[in-house]
Amino acid sequence: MANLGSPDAPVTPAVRRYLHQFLMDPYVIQLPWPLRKAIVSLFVLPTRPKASAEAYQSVWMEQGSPLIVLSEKLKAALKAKVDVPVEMAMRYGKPSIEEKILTLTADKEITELLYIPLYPHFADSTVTTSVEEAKRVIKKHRLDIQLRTVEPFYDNPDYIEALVKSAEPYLEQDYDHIVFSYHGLPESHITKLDATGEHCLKQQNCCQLNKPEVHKTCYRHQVMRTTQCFALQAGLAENRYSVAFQSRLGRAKWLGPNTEDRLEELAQAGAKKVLVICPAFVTDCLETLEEIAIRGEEVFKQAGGHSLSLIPCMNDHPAWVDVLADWCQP
Ligand SMILES: C=CC1=C(C)c2cc3[nH]c(cc4nc(cc5[nH]c(cc1n2)c(C)c5CCC(=O)O)C(CCC(=O)O)=C4C)c(C)c3C=C
Ligand SMILES: [Fe+2]
Ligand SMILES: [Fe+2]
Repeated sequence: MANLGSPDAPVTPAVRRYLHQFLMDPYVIQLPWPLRKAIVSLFVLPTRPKASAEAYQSVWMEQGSPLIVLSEKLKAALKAKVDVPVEMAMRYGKPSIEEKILTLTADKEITELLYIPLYPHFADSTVTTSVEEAKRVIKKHRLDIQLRTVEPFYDNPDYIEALVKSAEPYLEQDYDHIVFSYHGLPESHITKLDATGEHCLKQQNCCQLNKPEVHKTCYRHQVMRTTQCFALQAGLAENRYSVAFQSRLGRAKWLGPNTEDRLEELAQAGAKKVLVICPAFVTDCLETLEEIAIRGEEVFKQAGGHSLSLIPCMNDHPAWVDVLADWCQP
């Protein structure tokens, strides 16, 4: 399994190293190298590492970054369920994809690698970069191994069922509204992948139209589908949920509406208790625990709301571990 990764420690130098590796990835900031380097060096690295380090400090766990600790727990839970070796790697920081592929392939009896990028929805900045890194490692070390990659699973019925099951204790509570808050993406990352050039983000309902060939790479379509499948499975009434996008960075046009704006709007419209679920992440991380549960709650309360509950990610929920174990069958 491969997740995104975290800094080694919640301190400015470690966060700077991590952000440098992350944001210099051409799949993340999709600009030519000189421009990317200039933006990262001049606008991001002078100030963001300090602010991000403080954010990480507010959620850091005794054993480390939540994303790493919870990913390791997921690995342990899966290991206990299957009789194949299991490793957890990170695209940025440690443990690297290279280290973990080499660990697995040290056993020469292993001829096939099942690679699970831990993202339900397709994006070049997550799935493509992770798969390309695995391919690079295999080529660099001339590994005699077949790579089998699990495709984005945004509407896989087993995944949806596990997601709903993990959210059930929250859905049974009293609440006014649920926000499905997905990690945002610059709109250009979607439109550039639309081979027709005429579909994605050209009209409000493009993601609902029947266009499987473009929806395969359309992050917005895929998050809408996850929401729709979840709502159907959980029996949510249409006026009780909405979709928004978080974690915007920089000046490009990103997907909207913005989660914080939506939370404010809901409070102003009289919602007192909201639930927020973040299905773009399978593991809780800075973006759920700090951006939503701490800062999102502040925004909601300041606008007149009473409470915001973050529905935890699936983490090592048994229903999710069962789904992964099933995917590990030959
Ligand atoms: C141009 C910038 C970014 C794009 C595009 C992007 C896409 C993207 N990211 C995730 C998942 C995660 N992102 C996380 C943190 C994070 N993301 C960005 C920027 C972009 N992400 C930054 C700068 C950071 C670092 C933290 C910060 O300074 O705010 C994380 C959490 C990592 C952790 O340690 O907890 C995750 C997970 C997805 C799914 C995605 C595209 C859909
Ligand atoms: Fe991100
Ligand atoms: Fe689309």
